[in-house]
Amino acid sequence: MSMTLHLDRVSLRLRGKALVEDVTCAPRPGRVTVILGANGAGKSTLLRLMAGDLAPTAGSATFAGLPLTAWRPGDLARRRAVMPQQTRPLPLRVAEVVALGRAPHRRQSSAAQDARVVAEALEQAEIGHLADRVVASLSGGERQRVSLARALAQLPPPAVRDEAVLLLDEPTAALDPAHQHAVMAVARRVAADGVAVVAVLHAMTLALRYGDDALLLRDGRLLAGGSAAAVLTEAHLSATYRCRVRLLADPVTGGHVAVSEPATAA
Ligand SMILES: Nc1ncnc2c1ncn2[C@@H]1O[C@H](COP(=O)(O)OP(=O)(O)OP(=O)(O)O)[C@@H](O)[C@H]1O
Repeated sequence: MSMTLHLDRVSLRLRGKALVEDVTCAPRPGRVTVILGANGAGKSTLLRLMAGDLAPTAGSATFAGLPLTAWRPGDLARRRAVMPQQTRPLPLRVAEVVALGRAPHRRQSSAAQDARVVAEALEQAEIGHLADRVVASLSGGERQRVSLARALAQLPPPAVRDEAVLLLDEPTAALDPAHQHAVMAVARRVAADGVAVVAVLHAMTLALRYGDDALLLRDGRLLAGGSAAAVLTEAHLSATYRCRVRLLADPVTGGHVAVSEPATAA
């Protein structure tokens, strides 16, 4: 059986309020799936349902055919890594935090292997120079890259990457332009290894440039889902954000940049 994540008509209702309603999707291995939506649209909730951190109140969320809630936590942690939106800084050094990503692999992996994976994750997240710093002393963007490196360190070895899922909640939110591209390039490389990568993004232009597939959420519902080219249109994006979005051809990349207009008074 292929190791894919599958959400089938998933809803999450809390005290009568639907945070996510009737969403069906299956992020594909080897691709970057971007999730876009306005504040409060349910993006983080959907990501947590994909992670198995939340159980749906209706529908089913399965990984490799088994409900996420039925997975043994350790088995799941070796196959799906999550970079949360914000984390409280632990009283640890950067390299120690990244090494926490190795915890689920401890029995299968040697200390030397762990050290190699941690070093590589530090390098990918461009935080090698911060390895000995205490996390609480870092800037917001630096901390965000530590969180990315920890999730990267948690991924399984390359030979079985096509059985893995990487879930990123606004991985570029606190980053400068160069680091936004660097992080999305990491997402692409990880996907090229066969991982199903899912990223919640607010930056439409990054989604257009780096997304293979896209999910648009509005009021907890899927407004559109499928290939990024088909989903990330002016009409869909304008409806998603309830403001006018225009896509401008970028002669340099051959792609598009997104521009939004302020809502005008009626
Ligand atoms: N525990 C909770 N109880 C009640 N409402 C909640 C709870 N958690 C989230 N919500 C609400 O559910 C909605 C969806 O939240 P979610 O964090 O998924 O949105 P989001 O799309 O990620 O937003 P943002 O872009 O602001 O990060 C919001 O209106 C939020 O206030």
